[in-house]
Amino acid sequence: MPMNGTANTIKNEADERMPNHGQDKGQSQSQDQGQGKGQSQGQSQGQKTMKIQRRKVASSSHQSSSPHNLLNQAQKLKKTRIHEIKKKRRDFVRRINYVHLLTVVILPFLALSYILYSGESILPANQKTMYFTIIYYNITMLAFTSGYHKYFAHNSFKVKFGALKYFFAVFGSSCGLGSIRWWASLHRAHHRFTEDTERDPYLIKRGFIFSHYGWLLKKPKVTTFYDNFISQEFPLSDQRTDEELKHLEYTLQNEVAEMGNNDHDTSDEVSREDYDESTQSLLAWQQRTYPIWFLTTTLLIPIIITKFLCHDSMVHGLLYPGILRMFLCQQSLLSTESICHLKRIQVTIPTQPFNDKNSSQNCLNPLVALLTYGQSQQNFHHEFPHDYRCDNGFFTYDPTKWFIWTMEKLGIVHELCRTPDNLVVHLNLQQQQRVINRTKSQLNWGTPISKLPLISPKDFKNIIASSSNKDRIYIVIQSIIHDITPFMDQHPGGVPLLKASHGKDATKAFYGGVYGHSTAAINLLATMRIGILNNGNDEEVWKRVVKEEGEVEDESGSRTGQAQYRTAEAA
Ligand code: HEM
Repeated sequence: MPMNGTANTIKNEADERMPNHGQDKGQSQSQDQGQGKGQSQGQSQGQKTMKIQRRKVASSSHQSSSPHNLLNQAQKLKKTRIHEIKKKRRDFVRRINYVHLLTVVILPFLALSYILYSGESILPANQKTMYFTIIYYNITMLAFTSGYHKYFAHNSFKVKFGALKYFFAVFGSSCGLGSIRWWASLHRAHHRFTEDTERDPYLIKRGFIFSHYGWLLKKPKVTTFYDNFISQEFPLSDQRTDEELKHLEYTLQNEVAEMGNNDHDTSDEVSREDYDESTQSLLAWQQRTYPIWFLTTTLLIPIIITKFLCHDSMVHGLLYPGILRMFLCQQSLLSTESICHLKRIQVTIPTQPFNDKNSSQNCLNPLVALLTYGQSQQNFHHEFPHDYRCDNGFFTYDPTKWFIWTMEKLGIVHELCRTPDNLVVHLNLQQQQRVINRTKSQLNWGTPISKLPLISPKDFKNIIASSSNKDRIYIVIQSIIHDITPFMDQHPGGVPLLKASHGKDATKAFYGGVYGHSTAAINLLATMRIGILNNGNDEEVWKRVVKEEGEVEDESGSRTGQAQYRTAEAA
């Protein structure tokens, strides 16, 4: 008995695993009758196969039901599970970026723990150390935002004096966010593949924590893609032959194509005109020596200056202008990719004045502007990444643009990339139009004229004469027949005036002959359309079609909404 029970269970399971079984059987029977022998043979073969499969399942259940086999199976399952867990753990450990774990998590954690433990204040008690920390924060932030970000990642301006590039490279390292080559390539990938799973390194869809911290701490799964991307964006050596470069580009494009369709252009987002030999060797040098510069600018310089210029302790130098300043820089820089990509979070007051097709937001909250060092206008930045500004207004809080502008005035940099205001207004208007069209397309504007049936004057007369329509009121306005019965009793001008126009052309009366109706009344009228009176007035009707459809199209080009007052009979 128990054996039969198990066999039945397995049989049922097999039935469940083959959900079409019952249907197939039925189908085969009915098709036998309706569609001839050929198909019925095919069907019955299918049935045979299923029977064999069922027998197999039943026999395997028979074997597995012995306690010894069951034990074996359970052990195997356990082993596989343990193996999977170990593999996951190994993968997790392998994908941790230990350098960033140290710079972004461990060092700030140790510094904060020390402050809590020793009872030190979170801000330096020594005034000079305080001023130095503020100044050093600004210097290092500017090196990063104008160097790493605007110059190396986006080519927003050109540098006249090579020393400035070295300033960017050395002091930018003090933010602890990796080498220029690594960071700028990933940042370009973020701009090129914003919102695109796997390829956007800071993908906000993976959650706030991931786009803020996770991407730094966990190496991406598709490492070949990023490795190739980095090599393509910033090739390291001139020895690379043309063929090698072509192959690299080909591999990258293939990988992009394999990862799914992509609206973005795969051509270089940023022109690499400026990527000359000296920049190339600078980037290679900075990548090689990054740990030295990180230690020098994050630990050595702050300690020495705090000790000898601020006359404060070395520990305070390490703590305030050193690690805590670095922590603040990191939070400022990382917030632009997390907070400023969060949709509908009230605290940031986000807006998308230029494009709402990706997650980038212009965060209007002054606190977010302060936190992100003026880089909070991400919607602008994503539309005009080459622009050295994060907003086209000069007075919007953005220390980076003021710094670059000042350097231009001093003749240190030139050819600043500025988006013409005209283009900014274009995009802003286009976005407004997009929003208007979207809202419009969600409203009921009545049946579009082009979709109304043509009704001949004779048929119209028959409709009016029909006894089933004796309580209805049909009015023709501008050759469109309207069934205004549902609205009749609400008409502010009263029922008699409407009844007087029943079955007639009331265009003149409606447009001022008796009363000049408001636009609201005209819109309401449109919801009551039932057909076009085929009275030879085609040109006028089609002019209206063209005008209306241009006005009420959504992004997909379709016009939605059904006439609210449209009656069953009319339909
Ligand atoms: C057939 C000929 C029509 C005549 C002679 C007519 C006449 C009038 C008059 C005299 C008023 C003013 C009432 C007052 O302020 O005391 C009025 C108001 C109004 N009528 Fe008509 N009406 C006609 C058809 C329609 C139709 C077909 C609709 C809508 C489907 C409509 C909708 C309105 C609305 C909404 C108002 C309020 C004022 C406004 O929004 O313009 N009428 N009408």
